[in-house]
Amino acid sequence: MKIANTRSTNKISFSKNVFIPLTEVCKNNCGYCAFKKDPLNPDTIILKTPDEVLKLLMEAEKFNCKEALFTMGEDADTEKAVQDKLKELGYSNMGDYIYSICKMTLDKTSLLPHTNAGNFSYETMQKLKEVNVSMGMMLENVSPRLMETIAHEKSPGKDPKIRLETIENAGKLKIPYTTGLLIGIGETKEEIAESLLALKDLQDKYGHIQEIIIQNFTTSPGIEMCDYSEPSLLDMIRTVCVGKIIFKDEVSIQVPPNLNLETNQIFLLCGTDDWGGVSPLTDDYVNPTSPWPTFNQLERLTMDAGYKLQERLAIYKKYITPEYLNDNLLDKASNLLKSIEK
Ligand SMILES: O=c1nc2n(C[C@H](O)[C@H](O)[C@H](O)CO)c3cc(O)ccc3cc-2c(=O)[nH]1
Ligand SMILES: C[C@H]1O[C@@H](n2cnc3c(N)ncnc32)[C@H](O)[C@@H]1O
Ligand code: MET
Ligand code: SF4
Repeated sequence: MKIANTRSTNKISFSKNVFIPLTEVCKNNCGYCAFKKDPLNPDTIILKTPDEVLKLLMEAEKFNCKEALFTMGEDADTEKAVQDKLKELGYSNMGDYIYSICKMTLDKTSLLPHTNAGNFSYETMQKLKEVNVSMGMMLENVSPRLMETIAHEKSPGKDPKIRLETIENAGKLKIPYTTGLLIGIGETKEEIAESLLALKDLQDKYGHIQEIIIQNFTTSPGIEMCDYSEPSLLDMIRTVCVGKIIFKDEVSIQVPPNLNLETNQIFLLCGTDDWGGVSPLTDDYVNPTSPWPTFNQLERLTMDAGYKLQERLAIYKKYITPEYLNDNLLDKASNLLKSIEK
């Protein structure tokens, strides 16, 4: 079922978040990734403990953050180092661990969890829905061709068939969902258009997609694709414009402000209406060479483009309903919403 748009067009939203990488271990190995680390390296985060997470959450509350963003490698429990640490903490798999961390977040803080950890089974997502106001995963691109290229040849979890199934399952489960495209990983213009249309099909069927991120590949030293060029500004503008034409005002279009520090205002003029999660205390660990603008900078550049900055939650207002949330999440999200609408 579709939900009527209630967004005011002169507002550009953002979410104050804290970025918590629960594990840096991942079963995939994407050519562009700077996040995934070697489980045998002693500096790698194998698993953040509940105490470590709680400490970060408490600090985030002091900064007035409303979203706890749990981002991590996919199916990290396929690695022995993670299995051992899970066992030590009394868990048998990542799904159960993420559940208990999100539950702790809800029980002990005012922050709302959003988990972005790649594919999950239907059953695991059903469980995680109880403790997440929204979830997300980038589709990246629907092209199966990329599975044979440096971007995805070592990443079975980036198979577009599997990603589309995960996003579809989130629709069946009524989980407000964040997804998007990764631009500049070897795809063609046609494949970008096909990817947007595939998301449009899912949105028409389930109506659960709250935002689509158009994210540009950013390079950093040490990644496998370090000497591949980043997409051009025109590639990004074209994608945002086509996305806006396809989704109109029904789904927000987000371009992260830190990945285009010099040019991000252009995207507002092309139809983006959201900056995504911005953190006053943690880095964007996925794009480590791209520091966040401050809230003052964000407000200034939004106003300069003729728009007004508006804080939002990890769940968009139109999904804060009993159809999408259980009583506990509904209660927490509604109360937090009042605090930013005042
Ligand atoms: O800081 C980041 N936040 C990322 N986020 C979080 C996002 O910025 C916001 O937290 C969401 O918009 C909350 O609604 C993602 C969330 C998803 O569900 C899927 C992909 C991303 C990608 C990033 C990212 O690269 N960096
Ligand atoms: C969190 C999301 O960030 C994207 N991602 C991973 N690596 C990069 C990079 N170098 N540049 C931009 N986006 C990236 C992936 O699509 C992931 O799902
Ligand atoms: C750290 S990348 C974001 C989560 C997941 N590993 C994915 O690529 O979808
Ligand atoms: S982008 Fe995500 S799935 Fe790919 S290697 Fe990095 S952490 Fe793993």
